Amino acid sequence: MSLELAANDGVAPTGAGLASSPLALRGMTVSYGQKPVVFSVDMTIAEGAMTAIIGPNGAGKSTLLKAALGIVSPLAGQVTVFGKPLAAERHRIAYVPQRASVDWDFPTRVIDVVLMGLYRELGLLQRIRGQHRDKAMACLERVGMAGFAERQIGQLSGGQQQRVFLARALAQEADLYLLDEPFAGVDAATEKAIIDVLKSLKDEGKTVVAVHHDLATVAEYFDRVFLVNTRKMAEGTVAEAFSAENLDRTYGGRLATGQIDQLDLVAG
Ligand SMILES: Nc1ncnc2c1ncn2[C@@H]1O[C@H](COP(=O)(O)OP(=O)(O)OP(=O)(O)O)[C@@H](O)[C@H]1O
Repeated sequence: MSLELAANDGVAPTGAGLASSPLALRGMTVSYGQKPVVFSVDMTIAEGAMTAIIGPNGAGKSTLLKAALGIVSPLAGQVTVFGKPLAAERHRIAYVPQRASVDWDFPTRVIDVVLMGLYRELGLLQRIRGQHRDKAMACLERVGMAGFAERQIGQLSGGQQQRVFLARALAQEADLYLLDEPFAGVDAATEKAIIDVLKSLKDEGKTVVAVHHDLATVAEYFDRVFLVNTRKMAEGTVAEAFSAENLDRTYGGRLATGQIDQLDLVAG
């Protein structure tokens, strides 16, 4: 694979469904060293749906999201967002990173983290006004964290931090929400709070994509799945693609038969 291949050269791919897709990847290949961790992946996210990205540890799920956001440069491949090059539509995407990847010792208050989501509205050097604080507070309210606005972010529990990051994403008023393991390490109440917010975003016509590990909740939470293990393994509605056969291929037979039997599989 040539390193000289264009990263995201801004050329919009053509083809059915791409023009309207909130996020389309074509031929995405990413490598941190010699070996690609994501290889020639095509992905077409359906608008207004909730999609789970599923695959084993190290399958390249986080890397796919980072490539979609331009955080990592691919060796090859194109990203289009609502049918346009990423750079033109990046502002329509909100991203909630994996909790483990954030430096929580950074001295900042919860309200300030949420205000960061308003950076476009605020622009450079503009003063934060009452209306901005009200908006940030409304987002904290929506995730049940309004009472923590003045706390230092580092003093919150993992689940509370996750909610604050979701509030920051809400403040962006994006059209496409990309979340990297939003339920990792959170308790049942926080998981319910987060899924309720994500479902309300979907009800507003927004598109949600989340890296998700708990196979037992896929059918309950999501409309569509994207199965990946370096390469794309399957993509489609839960009814079409969340099958025992596809899971077996994606996890390389590492899921026990008993585990698969317990899943709410609709296909396969
Ligand atoms: N910054 C980096 N530098 C070098 N290698 C990396 C880097 N980030 C990820 N990798 C490697 O790339 C591969 C894919 O990582 P990635 O985080 O995308 O996987 P994942 O599917 O999200 O995994 P998990 O489910 O464990 O979070 C892994 O082998 C990982 O070790």
